[in-house]
Amino acid sequence: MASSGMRVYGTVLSCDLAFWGVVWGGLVLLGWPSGEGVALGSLWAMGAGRWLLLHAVSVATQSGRGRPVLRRWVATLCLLGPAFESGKALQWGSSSRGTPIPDPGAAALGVVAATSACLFWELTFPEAERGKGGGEKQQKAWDLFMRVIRYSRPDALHLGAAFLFLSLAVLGETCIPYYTGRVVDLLGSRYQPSSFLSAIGFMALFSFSSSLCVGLRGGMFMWSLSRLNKRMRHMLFRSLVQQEIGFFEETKPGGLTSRLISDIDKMGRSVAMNINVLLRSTVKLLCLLGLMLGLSWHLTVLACVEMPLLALLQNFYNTHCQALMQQLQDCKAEAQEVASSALGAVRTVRSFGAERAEARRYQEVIAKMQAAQWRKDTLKAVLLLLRRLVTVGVKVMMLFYGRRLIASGQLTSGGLLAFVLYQKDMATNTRHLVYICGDMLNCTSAASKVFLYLDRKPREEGAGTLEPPNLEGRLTLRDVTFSYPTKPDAPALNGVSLELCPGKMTALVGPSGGGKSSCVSLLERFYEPQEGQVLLDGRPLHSYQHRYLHRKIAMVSQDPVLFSGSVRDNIAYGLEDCSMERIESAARKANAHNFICELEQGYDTDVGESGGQLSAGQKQCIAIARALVREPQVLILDEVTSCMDVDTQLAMQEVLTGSRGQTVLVVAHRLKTVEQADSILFLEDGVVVEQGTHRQLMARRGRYHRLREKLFSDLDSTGTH
Ligand SMILES: Nc1ncnc2c1ncn2[C@@H]1O[C@H](COP(=O)(O)OP(=O)(O)OP(=O)(O)O)[C@@H](O)[C@H]1O
Repeated sequence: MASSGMRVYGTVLSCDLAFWGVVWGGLVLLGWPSGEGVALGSLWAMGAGRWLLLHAVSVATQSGRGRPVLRRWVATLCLLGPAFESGKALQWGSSSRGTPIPDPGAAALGVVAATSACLFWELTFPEAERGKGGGEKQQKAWDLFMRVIRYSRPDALHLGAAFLFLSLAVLGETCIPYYTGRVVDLLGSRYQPSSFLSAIGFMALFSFSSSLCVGLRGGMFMWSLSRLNKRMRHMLFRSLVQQEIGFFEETKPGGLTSRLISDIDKMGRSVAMNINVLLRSTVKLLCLLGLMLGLSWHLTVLACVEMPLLALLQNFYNTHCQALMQQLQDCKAEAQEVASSALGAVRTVRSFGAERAEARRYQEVIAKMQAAQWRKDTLKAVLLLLRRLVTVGVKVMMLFYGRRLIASGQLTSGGLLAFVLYQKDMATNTRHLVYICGDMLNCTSAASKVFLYLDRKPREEGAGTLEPPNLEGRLTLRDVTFSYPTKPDAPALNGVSLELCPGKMTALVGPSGGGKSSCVSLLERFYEPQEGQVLLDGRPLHSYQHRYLHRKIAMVSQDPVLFSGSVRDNIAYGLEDCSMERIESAARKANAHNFICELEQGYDTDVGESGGQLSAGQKQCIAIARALVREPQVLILDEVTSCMDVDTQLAMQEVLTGSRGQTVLVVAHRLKTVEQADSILFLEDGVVVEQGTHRQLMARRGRYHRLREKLFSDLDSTGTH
């Protein structure tokens, strides 16, 4: 691979040699006087011809990844000479003998200079780590950066104002060193009050106005940033809640909240900062460069040496820092996950006496985080040290040379002071510019995660549009085979068929892990089956409109989740314009009205985080009221009677038997609840093994009978009923 690359470069150089051979041979044949030059235009024409030739050779001989590098090298090789001669002519004027045609020594020097320049460029700004797809990485980083900028479009006005203030601030700041230099010169010469006062006055004026503009610029950027963050959070949250349930099983909640909070913050902050710095530094650098060239071009060239050296250092740092930043971010998300899961389930932690184990787990994660932080800090310290060495070295050289310029009368001491101040500013701004190239990559690691979720399309089919005014409520599972996304090879249901009829109560029973909750999840359309169909009134469940479907099918789970807010809000959850009468009526049916009225603020009482201020039974009653307020056609109750008192169970009787024409499905572990069911299905290992009424199943003396016998003998032995 390397040798073929060398061969290509060798071929191009041979062609170049041949080109020069023809040129020099031609000159000799023409009898061109030695030392006689040509017009600058002719030199450029010769360079262009040479470029065309070598470019054609390079295209013919090189393909694949190395090609862009070769092209850059060829272009530099051919155009460096004419560019150099043009610069020289600009500085000193053209000589009467024209521009010299390169002799073999100058041509060889050109090759060395072009190769060194290209090497420097490729090492400093590598088409990064091509082998590892680094070029793509940088392109991706740039695309992500631009995408964040596109999201800032609604803030164009604020950003425009920020840019205006930024430019004014930069202009003001740039003028200050000039007047400082003038003041020094005036102090060193005969005192001229008017000139001195005007210089001081301008200095003060520029200082004041630039400070004002800096403040306004910062304010505008921060305002745009907070608006961007708000928009992004909203978009991301909307995208997250639309994902399929399987996504939440595969992705840890800690990671998701970290994306929502810290990654968006980080992304927005660094992009806003980067734009701010990018614009400020670019505008300032241009102004500074102009002023510095005006003071002394020799010193400007010397000052410019610092730039590529700093770029080289920063590039080295960026390459290594990016991986460390990624590690650090992952560690932070992990620490957040560990902390939130332990603190969120503190009762479980306490009841198992697992405080120490949790503390140890957290300590391990933060130790990992600390190690990553340490590595990053060390790298940064080395960078700072090297950067300081370069800066000081360049400054010392500049002062030496400046002294010579003052001695020869080409510069005043005030001019040198102004120059040094400008140079300091230029170094700072260059550093900022180089720094943001790296920071852009860092910020994009946060942005890429945010966009990953923002762009994610739910894997399951979107909802349909069906909204029939009259729904019978007949639910059917037909030959359904289903496995969870996290366990694709272990089917939870295997060829299950069942039918839930309107006005009837159906019960699902069976041992733990039999597949009862999986059936419920499919009926709620949390998942799609891999095989078979789930039908509502004979039509696939996914063809119904999403909100319609969940108004018609309501579920109360074994461990219902309430949201912090009032009782009223919890009952009317997800419904718009739900009247108080409907809420109260649902609460009465669920036997919740009485205890709600006894709460301090009745229906306006805050239930606390996750309903923590209510008992398990009260939570369940509110959850039932939440289901009933929708007047659903299908009601799914997952072991809801487990925490209910006798009164509530009696109040629920009418609902449970489906006497209002509703389709009722009860998932039961306590078999007592299901005795009055019209149909009982016994599920074991994802298969329906028995089906019938309580009497039929008892008479069959099969699995249902055995489970019931076992349950009652267990209850007898523990003395509970
Ligand atoms: N979210 C999930 N991800 C992966 N596998 C799951 C998930 N939920 C359940 N399972 C697996 O699917 C199978 C059926 O579980 P399911 O929860 O449907 O049983 P169940 O009859 O409702 O049990 P229980 O009476 O204990 O609630 C089990 O093997 C279980 O381990």
